[in-house]
Amino acid sequence: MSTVQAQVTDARRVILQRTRNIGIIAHIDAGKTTTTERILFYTGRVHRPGEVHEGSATMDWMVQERERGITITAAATTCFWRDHRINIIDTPGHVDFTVEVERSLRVLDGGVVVFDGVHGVEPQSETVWRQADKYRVPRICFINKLDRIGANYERAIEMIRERLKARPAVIQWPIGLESDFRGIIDLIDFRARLYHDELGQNIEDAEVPEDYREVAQSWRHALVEQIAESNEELMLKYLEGEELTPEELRAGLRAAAITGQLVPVLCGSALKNKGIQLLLDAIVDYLPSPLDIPPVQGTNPLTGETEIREADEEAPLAALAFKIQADPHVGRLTYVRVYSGRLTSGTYVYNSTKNERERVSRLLRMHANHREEIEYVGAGDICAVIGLKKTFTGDTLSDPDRPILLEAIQFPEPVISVAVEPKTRADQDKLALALQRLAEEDPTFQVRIDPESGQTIISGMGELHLEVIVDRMLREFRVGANIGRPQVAYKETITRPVRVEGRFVRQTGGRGQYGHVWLELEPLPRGGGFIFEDRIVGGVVPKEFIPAVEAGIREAMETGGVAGYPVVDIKAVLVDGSYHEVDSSEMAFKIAASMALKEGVRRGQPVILEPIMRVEVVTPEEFTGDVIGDLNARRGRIEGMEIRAGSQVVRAMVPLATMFGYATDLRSMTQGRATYTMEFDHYAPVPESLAAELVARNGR
Ligand SMILES: Nc1nc2c(ncn2[C@@H]2O[C@H](COP(=O)(O)OP(=O)(O)OP(=O)(O)O)[C@@H](O)[C@H]2O)c(=O)[nH]1
Repeated sequence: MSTVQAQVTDARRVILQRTRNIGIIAHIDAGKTTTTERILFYTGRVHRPGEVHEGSATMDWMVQERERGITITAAATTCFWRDHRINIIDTPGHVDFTVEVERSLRVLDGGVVVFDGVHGVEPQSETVWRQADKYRVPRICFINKLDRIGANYERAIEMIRERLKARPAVIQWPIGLESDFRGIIDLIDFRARLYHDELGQNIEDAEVPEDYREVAQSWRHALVEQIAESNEELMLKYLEGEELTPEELRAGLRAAAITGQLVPVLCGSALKNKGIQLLLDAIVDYLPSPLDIPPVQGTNPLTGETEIREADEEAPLAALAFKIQADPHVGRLTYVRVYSGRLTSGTYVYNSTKNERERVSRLLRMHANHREEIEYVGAGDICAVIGLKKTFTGDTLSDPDRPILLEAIQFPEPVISVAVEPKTRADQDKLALALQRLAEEDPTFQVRIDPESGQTIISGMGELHLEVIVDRMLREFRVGANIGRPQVAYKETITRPVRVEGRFVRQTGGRGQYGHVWLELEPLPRGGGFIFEDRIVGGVVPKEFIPAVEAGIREAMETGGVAGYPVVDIKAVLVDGSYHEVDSSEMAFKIAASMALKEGVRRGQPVILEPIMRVEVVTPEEFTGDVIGDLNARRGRIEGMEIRAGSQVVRAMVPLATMFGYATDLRSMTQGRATYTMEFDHYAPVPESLAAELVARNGR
């Protein structure tokens, strides 16, 4: 390598080392939007921080988000701090949108988890924490809202330890709390940041105040010990009684945070502009760069072999599309994370998931309030692409000459649906287009036409999810439509193995139809989906008809159950059959397979499955009896109870079917003093009486 080349390579490595792809993850209302706003403000990209309650927050650009004051869509924004480029991927806090969180986590290198300093670790914080564990995302914790009445930093730290089973490394200590919250002690440098006014404008870097020395010393001591324990070299030095320098402590903590051994904990008040600059420092100091995470893996679609791609611009392109957004100005934006190589505007790339060539027309880097057109985006970076037509969330883009397929993003099945009826003929066409667009943006949202009623049915992850979709349909696409009542997305499955025959034979004068199969159906565990296996020997069903057999089964599964619900969690094995030299066709085999599937479901002791939700109610103690009685009446199973911050917490598993309108009922039952959260947990068989009712209503 020539010296110049070596210098270029070094320069690229430095750029990568100075890149952070992070997400700000939080429970709803913990202050994620406010924190993001302040970060954009202090990194100089926005001139006045938007206030969430005023409805002007820069990230929350969608109308509904402004009205509801919650963040729904993830958008990637770039800002700069201490010569580092920080790409922030906004993630939503409401569980109905967990998939947004999941897909963001997939492309992030690190996360800032924001907690409400009054409530500490809330149930949904646990959910996102578990998701982040799944993708091994290194994290730092920001305990926000220390200015609020009831804020308790120590309790929040304890909850991180106990509920999240993490090892918090406390690197800051607050000076004062609630309305007296006036400073933050940096335990590593042992310096204090004092805020001399309510809104954190007048900042002083000072010695740790006298009356805080003792408590800060003891927390610092614990921190130094934790860091030393995580690193052999530092441990030796520490045991020999030597002082560890702040630089050594930061480097040690960085290494431990990146492996997930320790989780740095910080504090502040985003609303009052306290702790934001220190949070930015911590993002740079403790969250990984693209070079600190393992290189991405994928399969070569031509050979099926596993390949590894380093975060290197010289390597062949490998990128993952993680978000589609319809943009009013430029049309369709596809957000991508580039893992290796370069994505260059005006070139063609290969979508290895769809086996299609696509043209990259333009590339945009999104800032909070402007967009910058760029020539190319390199390994380790994130940007928005204009021009991709066939690329959807989860698709891999790669070099046409060196294709690779990255692991796809997995999406949960929707649990709730509503019927949508267009008001006029003209609305009918607009509806189809609107739903198609919306489904392209959101893979957890599904659209289907009920074959019996001809109605358009849309399904999603929860009532709020569907409400937002319907709202966008009416507003953005101006579709006039009547919306039905939300319905539970029931499913069906079999409970015992069966062997079934499907024959489709027609003789009508000229060329007839002949398809004949024997299938063995087996139940799979919950969430097992569908597996098809071809065990034909001796060509009794010719190879060319086998895809038609699988297609016939899949099609029949969509509505093939005894009560007309989709069939899930089965394995279908094609074991035998026969064909006719002249009359056999794909169509005939498809029909035969579909008949066999339907018959098999009837004979396989079918059950109807319903979504069961994990519910957590937080109520003043005096209403505990009523809340529990009511959950029991909803066929709920109480899983546990505890006292948290003076309130009774009731945890239960409850069928979604009985939870419609729960918000209103809970409010009237507890004079509006209880709150609840609900998320999908699993599918389970419905009681027999309900099954009979559903079959009577829909059975065919
Ligand atoms: N007192 C106080 N209130 C805060 C602080 N940070 C945020 N808030 C308020 O808490 C509420 C929720 O803040 P958001 O920033 O919208 O929270 P979020 O986590 O983004 O919520 P979603 O977007 O709904 O997921 C708003 O009314 C904020 O003004 C803080 O540090 N102190």
